[in-house]
Amino acid sequence: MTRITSWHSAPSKPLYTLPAGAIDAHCHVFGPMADFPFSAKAKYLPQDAGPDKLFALRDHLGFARNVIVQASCHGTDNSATLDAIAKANGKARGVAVVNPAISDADLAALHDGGIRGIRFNFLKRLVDDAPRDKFLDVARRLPAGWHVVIYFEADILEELRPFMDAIPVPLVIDHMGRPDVTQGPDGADMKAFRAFLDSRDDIWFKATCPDRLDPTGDPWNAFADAVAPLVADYQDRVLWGTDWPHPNMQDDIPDDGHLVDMIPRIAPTAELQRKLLIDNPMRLYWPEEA
Ligand SMILES: O=C(O)/C=C(\CC(=O)C(=O)O)C(=O)O
Repeated sequence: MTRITSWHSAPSKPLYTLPAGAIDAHCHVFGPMADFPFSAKAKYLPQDAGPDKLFALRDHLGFARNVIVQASCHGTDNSATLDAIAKANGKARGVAVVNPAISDADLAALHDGGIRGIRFNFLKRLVDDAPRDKFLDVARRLPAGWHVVIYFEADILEELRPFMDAIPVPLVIDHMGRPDVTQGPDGADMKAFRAFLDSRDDIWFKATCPDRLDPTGDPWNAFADAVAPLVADYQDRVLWGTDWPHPNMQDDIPDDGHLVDMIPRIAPTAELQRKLLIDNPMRLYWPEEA
């Protein structure tokens, strides 16, 4: 496999100024490979995008903290994510991917390393299998205060409902479950996602990834139109993140400055921006400070 560079080499400065304390609540690190080899099962092989690069981007864009989500290319070895969290001086926390048979002691060690949730990935192009029964077992014995992040595509939302309904901790849905944003704010995918959100008040979501979800391209007008009403209606359980280093993106790599400029389009008031960027992620990831 050829190693790919999936991120912009010189992202612009956003026009929008982030509020002090803003959190990039969905980003990743890759390697560096010499220290943290990629999984033998990885479906893509990225160039190194380690903590130095992540923190440089954080500062360039104006974020204060990161939530680092274990990417599929590192499998269930969370060392690279933990290393980045350790190097962030308290300014990062993370979401791990675990072997469901993980011991309670190892879960506690992940907690000590700054992990506050685990991620279940249902994208067939990224993982070979996603055993729901085993996922449920581990979801039932997470450390106190943790949540489950789930990544799926809109066409399997209904099929996943019994599984997700049985998870006894808060759920955080990556990229809103990948709706077709060109259907608009009242399209079938958004309606189904809203019905799911309405089924429980502890389902959160990330209003992320215009670059993945909007085929109309930068400035991603379809995304802005479809997502702004969702953010307004569920403003206490929505998160935002860059998705840097944009795993797997090879064409149309997004400019991270432009991604930040999406924020005031989906969260037009200072109050909404504070919830999206500070209050909500603080409640999930730094509850002791929130
Ligand atoms: O980074 C994301 O959120 C989305 C990804 C990558 C991913 O999830 C992973 O590698 O684990 C994708 O759609 O390829």
